[in-house]
Amino acid sequence: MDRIRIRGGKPLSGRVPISGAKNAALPLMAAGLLADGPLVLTNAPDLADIATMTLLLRHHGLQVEHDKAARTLSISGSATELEAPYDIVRRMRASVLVLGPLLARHGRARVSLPGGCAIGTRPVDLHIKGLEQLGAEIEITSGYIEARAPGGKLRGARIIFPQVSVGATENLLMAACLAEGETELVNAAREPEISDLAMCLMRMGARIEGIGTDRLRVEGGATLLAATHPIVPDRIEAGTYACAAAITGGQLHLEGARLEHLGSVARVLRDAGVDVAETHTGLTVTRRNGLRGADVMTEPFPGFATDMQAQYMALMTVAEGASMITETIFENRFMHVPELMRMGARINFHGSSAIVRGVPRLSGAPVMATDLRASVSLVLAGLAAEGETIVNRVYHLDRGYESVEAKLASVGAEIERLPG
Ligand SMILES: CC(=O)N[C@H]1[C@@H](OP(=O)(O)OP(=O)(O)OC[C@H]2O[C@@H](n3ccc(=O)[nH]c3=O)[C@H](O)[C@@H]2O)O[C@H](CO)[C@@H](O)[C@@H]1O
Ligand SMILES: C=C(OP(=O)(O)O)C(=O)O
Repeated sequence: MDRIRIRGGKPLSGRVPISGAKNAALPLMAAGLLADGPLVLTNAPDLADIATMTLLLRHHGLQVEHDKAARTLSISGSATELEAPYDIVRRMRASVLVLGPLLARHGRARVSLPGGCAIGTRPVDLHIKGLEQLGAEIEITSGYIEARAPGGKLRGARIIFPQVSVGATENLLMAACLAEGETELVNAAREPEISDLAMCLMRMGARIEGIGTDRLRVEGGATLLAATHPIVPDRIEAGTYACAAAITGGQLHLEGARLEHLGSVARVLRDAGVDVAETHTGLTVTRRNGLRGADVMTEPFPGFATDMQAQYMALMTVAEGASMITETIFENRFMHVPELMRMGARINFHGSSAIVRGVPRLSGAPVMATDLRASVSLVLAGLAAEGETIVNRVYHLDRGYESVEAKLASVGAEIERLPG
């Protein structure tokens, strides 16, 4: 298994191109099931999760071409196989996003339950209840969601989500485009990836109002057609490189990153003493002086993203003073804490809150993590640490960070991949 070796202590400086967002690309690819296409997605990142979604869509009978040099994904054809098997779904939870489109278009779907993962139990009850409100009949048997639309069609409805869910909003939004009549999604997630999906669906011919708000109205029954759509830049990748500039005391220009997509991450970084400036090509992030501890609580967008919590914690390990970090989205998203502590961090945690007391310096160590953002938080810690850090289980990073070691090396990090 590949590992990453870092020799820390070098301030990073230069330009980092921000890739298309994994969490936008995955639902956008699933939207390819709604039309014969082709749906052409530009600014497509080269990531393990994109390869998994490609495999799943091909399994359903679609043609998917990923031109990595041109950074485009072309998706065409109509599903001939309506089952999403456990073998693929277990690799990536976002596979469940094929449920709404398959059911809405073909009147039936059988999708493996995704199960939990390292960060929490992650049920899909909101996806299922929402589809039932659109008229679907759903049973769970042998670990599969068996869904049927009576008469082959879903019917529009008013769905009030009891809790904000990114994935459930996406599944329901896609299904509603082909349902008969009007659907209203109330307390919908407002993440930029949802707006990106809605914009793409509009380009395909869907009628959606309220984009960017927590109330989406969809006039269903449209026939969706071919479209070309650019995938929004990855705000979590941008936030991660912002932390890389900050933790090393350097300056990075994040090409393509957008301030409005960082939500409160930019405000918190400024509170911690980091300059975040918007330019016409992206964001410039600079740390001139010392870092200060600043508290955060994760929340749905535009609040502080849970997908930035581990990276921010790495930053706070070397800030002056203490910071309290509270995770409200996932029940088990502190798996990076013991590994950061092995590098000399001072962290106490109880339940959903961690108190981080900054230390002057971390020290390099062999570490490993069990999920994507925890893994990258260890890379950040390694960039700031004295000596050598080896990050094991690099495959987690490959799920969501395109060419992470090449991008970091190009701005001055001493980092290399050690083939396993
Ligand atoms: C591929 C993708 O875009 N993944 C993102 C997406 O995940 P994902 O779409 O899985 O996250 P959700 O927004 O659905 O989850 C938010 C919370 O709601 C709970 N929940 C969700 C659905 C449901 O049916 N029942 C339920 O209880 C979850 O367990 C979690 O506690 O949003 C998360 C929250 O911003 C991010 O961390 C993930 O990176
Ligand atoms: C948790 C994440 O992804 P997923 O929902 O695909 O597990 C993430 O991107 O940090």
